[in-house]
Amino acid sequence: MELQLALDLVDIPGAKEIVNEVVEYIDIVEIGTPIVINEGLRAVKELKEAFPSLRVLADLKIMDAGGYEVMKASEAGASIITVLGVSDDSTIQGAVEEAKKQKTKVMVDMINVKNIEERAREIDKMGVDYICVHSGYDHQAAGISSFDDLLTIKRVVKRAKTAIAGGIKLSTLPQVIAAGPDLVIVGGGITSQEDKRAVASEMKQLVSQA
Ligand SMILES: O=C([C@H](O)CO)[C@H](O)[C@H](O)COP(=O)(O)O
Repeated sequence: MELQLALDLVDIPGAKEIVNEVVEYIDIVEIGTPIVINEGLRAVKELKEAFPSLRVLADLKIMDAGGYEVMKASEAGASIITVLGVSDDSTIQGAVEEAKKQKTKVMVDMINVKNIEERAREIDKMGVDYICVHSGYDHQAAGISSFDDLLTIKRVVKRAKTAIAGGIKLSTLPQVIAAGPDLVIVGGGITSQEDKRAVASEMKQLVSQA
């Protein structure tokens, strides 16, 4: 099981500062959608240059033009790029084809997918690398968690790796780990803590034991 740090509400210097604190405890650093909106793919490029040993995930949440957008993010240095599960099949297939050419990976974010079980089965057959259940900020504000969705995809996904994101904290991590995802994605659970290094270290220890 691996740990991904999601960076959302910072600029490029702020992102580098946080990664510096926790670099030895994370496997993947995510350049979150808000950073891409504010800073563009330059953020992916700069973080990859600053931390070459880390894989960088570009959280583009692609909804159209999957091939083109995966190409641009891959050229910027991303190892993994997100595409939305609610997109048309052709968008996901285009993303997968291009990622194969670029030797990068596609993560499908299942945020707002209503028929998780059926859609996860379909997407799994498209050859994506990760399927991620996700309770986004707006769902978190409404008290919605994606834990039940994780149990669903663990049951039906046969090929892709499984991931979970959205509001995971040190206190909720053991329950998440028990469900056995391949990747746990944590943003505020690390970035909003005073001692980020200590929390990331504890999280990495828990995730590595699983
Ligand atoms: O993808 C995310 C969200 O949609 C904002 O872009 C976050 O990176 C993801 O939810 C993880 O962050 P936390 O919920 O703070 O753990």
